[in-house]
Amino acid sequence: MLVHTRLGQQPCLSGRSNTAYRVIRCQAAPTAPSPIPEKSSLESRTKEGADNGKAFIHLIPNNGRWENGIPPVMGAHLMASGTISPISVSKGAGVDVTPHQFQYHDTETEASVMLYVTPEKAQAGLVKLVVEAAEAAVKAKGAFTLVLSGGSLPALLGPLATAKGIDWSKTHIFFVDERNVPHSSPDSTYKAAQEALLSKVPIPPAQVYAIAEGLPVEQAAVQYEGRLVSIPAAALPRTAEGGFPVFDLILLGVGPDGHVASLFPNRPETSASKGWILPVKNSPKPPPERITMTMPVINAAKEVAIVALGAGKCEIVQRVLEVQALPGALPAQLVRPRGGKLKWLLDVASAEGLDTAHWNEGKRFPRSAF
Ligand SMILES: O=C(O)[C@H](O)[C@@H](O)[C@H](O)[C@H](O)COP(=O)(O)O
Repeated sequence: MLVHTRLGQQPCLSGRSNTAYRVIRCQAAPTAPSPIPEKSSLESRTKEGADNGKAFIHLIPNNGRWENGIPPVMGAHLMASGTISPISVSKGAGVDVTPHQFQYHDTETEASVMLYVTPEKAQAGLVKLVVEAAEAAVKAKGAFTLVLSGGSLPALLGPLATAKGIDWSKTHIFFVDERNVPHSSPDSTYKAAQEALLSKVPIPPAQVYAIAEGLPVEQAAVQYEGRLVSIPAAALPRTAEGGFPVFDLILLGVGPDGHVASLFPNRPETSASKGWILPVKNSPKPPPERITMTMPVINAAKEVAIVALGAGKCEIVQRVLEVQALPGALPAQLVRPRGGKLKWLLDVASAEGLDTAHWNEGKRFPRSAF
């Protein structure tokens, strides 16, 4: 019989799933707002700001930290995989507890959820985010390092080709993960990015860091890491702790199992605390062989945006943002740039499952319906 652990009395891991959120309504739109789709159940939706493509709700979670120490019992939650997470028993708050496989670092992450009325307006918001990051980076250090994901993300980048404010001569493009396939393959993220954007802008080819072709995946990972390591710190600073590369902006997607990049639930690569680039074999998402940046590299970034649009993302967005899960069950919950910014870009369809009215009840637990 499954024991339903009632941890509701004490706020335990407040990771984003159990964090008390504050809903901050954005400024009213200068123009008359278009009608908000009635079907939305988001109580905190406002009439202002929805019309001109601005995000009209910012949900700012408190920092993710264990509020009262590690709870003695965790688990029995519905996980992205659809199974109930195992129950883990530790010695409890304040006692030296065997660290969980994934350490939630105790740090501030400035996180927000940007909610747009339509995918088109979310795309415009993404373009604005990239332009702002590019302008700030070039002003600060004369270079802009942008990291791309695969999947549906590259197709959203087309409008950057005509956006004002990006100095392509100072821009460097990387891939947070990449399939170990030829650049000509329809599965290649490099190919998708070339077709959607890079072939349309004057970026020096040497500043687009594609993976080497035709190597065994382990060698492809080593080779890619070697290329990154050789970039001077002036363009790609390193963190004081761990010496990880600090990219200016990393754009992620999220898979139905909560994976980001090629870091999948309960896989060793996802909990790696060393190294910049790892090989991935037998990926749950085809194609099977990939390379991926590690979570410490993602969390070293100045800014990370997770773009999740459309009804197909509704369930995983709700689980990542509202369901407490065992550390590591949902890699997207591990994305917490240390001292950096995290933004979720959602549209009405992908945010439909959120129940923001309860986000202020920091003690409400478990969030999962289980
Ligand atoms: O190469 C990849 O497959 C991606 O990097 C992967 O992490 C992707 O971002 C997610 O699977 C979401 O993909 P969609 O946006 O297409 O659903």
